[in-house]
Amino acid sequence: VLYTDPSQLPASSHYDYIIVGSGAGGGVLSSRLSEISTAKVLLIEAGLNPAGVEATEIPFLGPDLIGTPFDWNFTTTAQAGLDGRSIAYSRGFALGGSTSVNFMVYTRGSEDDYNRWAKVTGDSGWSWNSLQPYFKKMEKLVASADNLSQSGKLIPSIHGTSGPVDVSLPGFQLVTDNLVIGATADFPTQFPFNEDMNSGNTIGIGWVQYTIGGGQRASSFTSYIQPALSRSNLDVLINTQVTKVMQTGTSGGLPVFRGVQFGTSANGPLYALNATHEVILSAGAVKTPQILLLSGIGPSAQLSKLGIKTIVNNAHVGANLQDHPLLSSQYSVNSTATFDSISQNATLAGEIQEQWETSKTGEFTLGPANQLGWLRLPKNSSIFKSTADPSAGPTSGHYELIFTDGFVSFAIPSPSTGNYFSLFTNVVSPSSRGSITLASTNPFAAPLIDPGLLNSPFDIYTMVQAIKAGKQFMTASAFNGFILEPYGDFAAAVTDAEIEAYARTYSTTVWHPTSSAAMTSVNSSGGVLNPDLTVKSTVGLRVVDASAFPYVPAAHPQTAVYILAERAADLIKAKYASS
Ligand SMILES: Cc1cc2nc3c(=O)[nH]c(=O)nc-3n(C[C@H](O)[C@H](O)[C@H](O)COP(=O)(O)OP(=O)(O)OC[C@H]3O[C@@H](n4cnc5c(N)ncnc54)[C@H](O)[C@@H]3O)c2cc1C
Repeated sequence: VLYTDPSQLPASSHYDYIIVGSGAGGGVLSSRLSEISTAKVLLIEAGLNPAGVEATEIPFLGPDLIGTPFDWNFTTTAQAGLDGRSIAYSRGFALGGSTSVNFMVYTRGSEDDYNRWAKVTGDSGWSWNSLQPYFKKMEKLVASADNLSQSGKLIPSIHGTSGPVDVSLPGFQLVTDNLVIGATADFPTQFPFNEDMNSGNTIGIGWVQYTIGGGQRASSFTSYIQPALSRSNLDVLINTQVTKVMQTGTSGGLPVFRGVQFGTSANGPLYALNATHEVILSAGAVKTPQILLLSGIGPSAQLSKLGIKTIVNNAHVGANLQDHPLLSSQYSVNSTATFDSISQNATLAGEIQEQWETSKTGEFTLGPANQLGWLRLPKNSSIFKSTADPSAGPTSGHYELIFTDGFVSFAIPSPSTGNYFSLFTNVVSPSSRGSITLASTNPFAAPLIDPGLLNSPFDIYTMVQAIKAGKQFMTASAFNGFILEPYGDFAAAVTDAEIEAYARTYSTTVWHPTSSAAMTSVNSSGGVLNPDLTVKSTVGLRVVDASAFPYVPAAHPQTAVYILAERAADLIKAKYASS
């Protein structure tokens, strides 16, 4: 049953599992746990119902959701690495969480990313090989909207074919497709072609796979929650925020947290419910640590300053936040067929939207880029004299290049005329660490969000090298006659110092916060979670979302959250199998 206000919950409600947040993590859990017909599951989501909202369905319009009511509309603290700028920090405010608003890029990450998780948690279940069944279980590889041949663009045998999440190649061919793929032939060593970056080895440039099927966004809402809504043992409550988890007793000397408190506004009534088995936080890397802190689980010094009684003193709650800094740079191009022609012409955009509405084909089936790549700094790079390599290993990139057939920037407005090509450079194995801390005791107010963007010598070095590498890639003969000249301040950024200043002025984020309640090994005094995602020194409480990652993968992270949650569902099912 879908409830839109806590007052609608039947007075006799009791639940075995209460899940907080319905994004990539919580969406999977609500579906998988309600597969147990005897288990009663409640999913509580702060945000809105996206059903029938075209902007959440049309892939091309995804970026338009930033800054709307489907966005939490957070802002970061002043970022030292960005010349002191605070930037907008988007998170999905809807059933499906950020998967209802994200850019749908489907990347698993590398073999080394997961093997590092296994190593630091001491749990081989998190290794690349052990997780293979879950990669297949979540995915359904489908044809792209234009039935593009998959041959040479991905390796079908490594993909799942019967899971809930549709995955496909881009659904409309662009002039730039052959140019970008052609350019890899000019630089086979530095920028090799990678037939499928989801094979475990991400390195190289290739075709983007998307969580899109039938020309429409596949989110945790459409893939997991919506199909499970008809189950009588699943209740979903939207427009409602969990304000804290509550201690319900002690067991073996540890506090039991099986209670949740929730409401719809700071001044409105608060409600409370207890779960028989577990409360599971899936509120994402920003809100999960905030809820833990508000509940008295965190650094006692921070909590006592705000008058919150510490129940579990853990210095690591909200620490270790990681994110990927993003910069986009543009070139003007000798073409009138880029995305700019759509964004600058409302009549054309209307026609393309109509095509999508009638046949789910055309440019509106596209995500933001048809090609991207993951690349490593040369082994002899000067930075490695002073900094240990923060990447997970040779199959993980240090930086990412993304190629877009039009002007896309999250730092400067798009020009009203002209045609462009955007080159994105992202630092994907950052060494910088940020934090989530409480700004106040008001659960309806945002916490302080410091993603630490470009805040280490390694991260700014890597961003500068990525821009230089991207510029070199754009000199490939394939681009001759297409690329005209660099646009705006990008044109004047030539020396390393100028490129660094340019990067600090214009970089933002790829919205990949993770690791703010990280799992570590059972005996480690660091971290927040055990390898089975239970909160250390508590009973009845787990975290299943991007906060749990020990390290951000060198990838767009939605797939890693889906996988984490698929395994978590099995761990939870196994634990309560006998009860
Ligand atoms: C603009 C944007 C673009 C992105 N593009 C991509 C991409 O192309 N590819 C990719 O792989 N990843 C992308 N990501 C990242 C990806 O979507 C996230 O990493 C992933 O969704 C995280 O899953 P999660 O479950 O940790 O959190 P989320 O998906 O953010 O879900 C958390 C949920 O918890 C809810 N919640 C929070 N607090 C409370 C509370 N107190 N009570 C109740 N509910 C609460 C939120 O409303 C939300 O629904 C993007 C993200 C954004 C914002």
